[in-house]
Amino acid sequence: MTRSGIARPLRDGALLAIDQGTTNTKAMLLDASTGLVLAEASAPTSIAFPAPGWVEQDAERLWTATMAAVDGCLEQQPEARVVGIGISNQRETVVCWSRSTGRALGPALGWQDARTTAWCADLLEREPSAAQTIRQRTGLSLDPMFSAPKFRTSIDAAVAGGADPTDVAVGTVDAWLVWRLTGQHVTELGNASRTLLLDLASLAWHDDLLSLFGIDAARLPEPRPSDASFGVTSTRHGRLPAGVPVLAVLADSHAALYHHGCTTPGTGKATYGTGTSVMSPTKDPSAGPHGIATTVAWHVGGAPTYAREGNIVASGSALDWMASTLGVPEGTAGGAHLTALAGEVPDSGGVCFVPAFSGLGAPYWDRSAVGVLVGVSGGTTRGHLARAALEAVAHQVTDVVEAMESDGSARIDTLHADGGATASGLLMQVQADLLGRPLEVASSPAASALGAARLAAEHLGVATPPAEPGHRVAPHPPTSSDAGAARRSWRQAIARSRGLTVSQTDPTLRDETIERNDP
Ligand SMILES: O=P(O)(O)OC[C@H](O)CO
Repeated sequence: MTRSGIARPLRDGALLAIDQGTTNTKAMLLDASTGLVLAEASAPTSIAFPAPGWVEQDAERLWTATMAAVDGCLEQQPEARVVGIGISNQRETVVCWSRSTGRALGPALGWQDARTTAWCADLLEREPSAAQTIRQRTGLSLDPMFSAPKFRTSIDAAVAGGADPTDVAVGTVDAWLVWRLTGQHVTELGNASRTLLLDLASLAWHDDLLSLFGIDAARLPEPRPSDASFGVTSTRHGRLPAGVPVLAVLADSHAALYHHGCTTPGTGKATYGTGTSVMSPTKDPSAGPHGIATTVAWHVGGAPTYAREGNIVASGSALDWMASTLGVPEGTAGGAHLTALAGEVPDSGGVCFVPAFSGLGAPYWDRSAVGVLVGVSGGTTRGHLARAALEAVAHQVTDVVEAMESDGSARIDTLHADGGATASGLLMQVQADLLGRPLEVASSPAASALGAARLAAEHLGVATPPAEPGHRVAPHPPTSSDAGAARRSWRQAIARSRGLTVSQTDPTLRDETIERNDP
C-alpha cells in the first residue's frame, strides 16, 4: 500500500473519495469546505487471466483493497471526522454475491473479459434484430465488454454451483461497494448505462433488454441518480465509522469528465489508462455515429447529462508491451523509458504499430483485427519502435475524436487529458499535433477520485473550486512532414490489421464490414 499525507487540523469535517480501479483502489481524504487534499493512499487489486480472453478479479479483494486504501488515509488523519463518501469505480466489471451471506459467489468478471463473445454471436444469430434494439435503447454495441452477458454468465455459474436463485444478487463494482458499505442493493445511473440493460430514455431497466439476456430484474440493483442517497455505512469498517453517508457515485471515466468541468457539448477529455476513454457531453441521447457509444455521464440535480464515448481497448497496455519488449532497464519506469527512446528520433521512420491485442475497440469494434507492426526496415531502430507505440496511442484517440465529430456534433476545441500516460510530454505533443488542437493536461493523476469528491461536496452544498489548471500543450504549426501523411500511413496499417482495404476501414462508412462489426 502506498500513502502520502499533509497533516493539518480539520474544522468542518472531511470527505472520503474512493476510486476503485482495475489495478488498484485509491482513496483520498479532502477538507470538506475547501477541497484541499489531506491524505491519499492506494492498495493493489489482483487480476487473473485463467484462459484466453478471460479476465477475472477477486471480488473480495476489490473490497479489501478499498478498505485498505481507506484505512491508509484515515490512519494519517486520526482526528478526521468523515462527513461523507464519494465513489468512482471501474465500469462494466460484474460481481455476483449472496444476499444472505454478503459474500461473493465467484470471481468478478472484468470489463476486458471476452468469454461471452460466442454467447453474443449466438444471440445475434437467434435474434438478428437484437443489435438494433440494443443500440437504439442503450446507445451501446452488443460487445462482451459490457455487463449484461457477464451478469448472465455469473448468475448461471452461481446457480449451477448450488446457490438459491432468489439469494443471488449481481451488480457492477459501484453496487458491490455500496452493498458492502451500506447494505443497499443500488447502482448509479452512469454505471447502469454500461450494462446493456438500461433504457436511455426512461432511465430504467427495460423488459425487452432483460428478456434478450434472460436476466430477472430481481437480481439487479435499483438504479439511482449520481447524487442520490446511497445509504449510510451500516457498521464500522476498519477506521471508517458507522453512520457515514455515501453522497455521490460516478463511473470512473465520467467522474474524470466531471472533475475537468466538461459539462457541455464542445468540451471533452481523454483518460489515458490501460485503455483510453474519450468522452464528450451531448444533449442528444440517441445513438451516436458508428463506433461511438451514447451513455449517461451522470444524473445530478434531477436531470441526466448524456455523453458520447469511444473506448480504446489498448493504449497504456500497448506502451507497457512495447517498453518491456524493447527491454526496460531495471529500476526504470516503462513509460519514461519509452519516451526517452522515442525522443531519440524525429519520427517513427515509417513504422506503424497497431496494438490490436484483443481486436480493436472504438471506433472500429472489430474483435477479429490483429496486432501489426508495419513499415519495418533494416534501418528501423528501437527509437522508431518506441515512437510508433506513442503514435499508436495518439492515432487511436484521433480516430475516436474524428468519429465523434463525424455527425456534425460540437467540435471539441480543447481536449482535456488525464491518466498515467499523460506524464509523457512527447505523447501529449504528438497527440496535439495529430489532432491539430490544444490539450489541457491535468495536474493531478487522480481526476476520477477528485470528480467523485466534487460531487459529494456539492451534495453537501459546498461549492468546490474548479479543477486546478494543468498545463496546455499547443499543436505545432502544420509543416511539410505533416500529420496528414502520418494519418494516411496509420489508416493503411489499420486496414492491414483488419484484413481490409483502406476505404473499408473508414468508421464513418456504412459498408458491409462495419455493419457486421458495429451493430
Ligand atoms: O480501471 P480503469 O481506470 O482502467 O477503468 C476501467 C474502465 O472504467 C472500463 O470501462
